[in-house]
Amino acid sequence: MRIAVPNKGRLHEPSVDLLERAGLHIESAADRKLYAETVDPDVSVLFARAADIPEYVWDGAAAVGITGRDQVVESGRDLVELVDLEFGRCRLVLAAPEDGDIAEPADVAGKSVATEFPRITREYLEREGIDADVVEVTGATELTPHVEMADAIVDITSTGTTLRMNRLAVVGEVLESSVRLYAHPDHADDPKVDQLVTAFESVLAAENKRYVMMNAPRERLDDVREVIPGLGGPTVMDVAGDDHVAVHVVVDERDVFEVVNDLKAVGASGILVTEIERLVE
Ligand SMILES: Nc1ncnc2c1ncn2[C@@H]1O[C@H](COP(=O)(O)OP(=O)(O)OP(=O)(O)O)[C@@H](O)[C@H]1O
Ligand SMILES: O=P(O)(O)OC[C@H]1O[C@H](OP(=O)(O)OP(=O)(O)O)[C@H](O)[C@@H]1O
Ligand SMILES: [Mg+2]
Repeated sequence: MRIAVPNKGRLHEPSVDLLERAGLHIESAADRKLYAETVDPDVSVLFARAADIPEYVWDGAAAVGITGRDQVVESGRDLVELVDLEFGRCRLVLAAPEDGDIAEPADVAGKSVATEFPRITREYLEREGIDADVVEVTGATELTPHVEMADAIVDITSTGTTLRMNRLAVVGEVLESSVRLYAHPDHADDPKVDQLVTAFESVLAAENKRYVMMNAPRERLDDVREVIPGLGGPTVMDVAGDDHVAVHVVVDERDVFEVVNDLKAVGASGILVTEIERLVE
């Protein structure tokens, strides 16, 4: 199975990092190499531009691909979304000069909109019943309203810094995006693809969890159970020749501070909190 992975840009590193954490270590991937093997002899990696990945998957050059939802929608290819990988989160918005006369989507009627996402923009305008010209650019979209190339833009925003720096204001929401794993419809049910989905899900499931280990007096075990939140009870093990037990439990990261204090209060000791690499439920 071949996985298409962004070769550069902001999505490259987090994608490779996710593969690593999923146990698919990339071997012999020299800089600028377009193709690499992984530790799994059945899985190889093809590096491509984020914008081209939908096409690679659609053509069958790769069975699955990691890229932004914006790129897949823009490609118009009917790929199957398998897992939301939860990075590269951004919005495509309609934006216009702060001090101009465009305050809502309808105000771009009869005007022009510059974008790197012509298909998404045309579909958006159609959906909204707005008749406007779409001007295709390949970058620096935020500049176009200031050089009279366009009246408004449809572009990516996440922190809002770039729009602010260019004195542009959001006047409409077009699309929400994050990086996801996509498959060709013919490969969505392949056993190897299933394994990949499970591996990615296990990494995501582990991300906000911590593994908490402790010793507790046997007679306080019920109190310990009380203060441990959430699903799945703890694993309890006898400590040989002792009136203590060892307790192991998976806890939400945001609960750890409180849980550790509560555990101490009910007599637990030797409390150890560690990160979890993967969690298969
Ligand atoms: N500011 C952002 N915040 C979050 N995600 C973003 C942001 N900008 C882009 N993305 C996501 O990353 C994808 C690729 O953008 P990126 O700029 O990394 O690649 P690129 O434009 O192909 O690379 P380059 O700009 O180096 O040519 C976008 O399609 C989008 O899904
Ligand atoms: O809301 P913000 O956090 O400012 O992010 C938005 C900016 O990020 C992306 O550009 P990128 O940094 O990828 O540069 P590029 O135009 O060279 O692709 C996008 O095209 C916006 O310009
Ligand atoms: Mg970019």
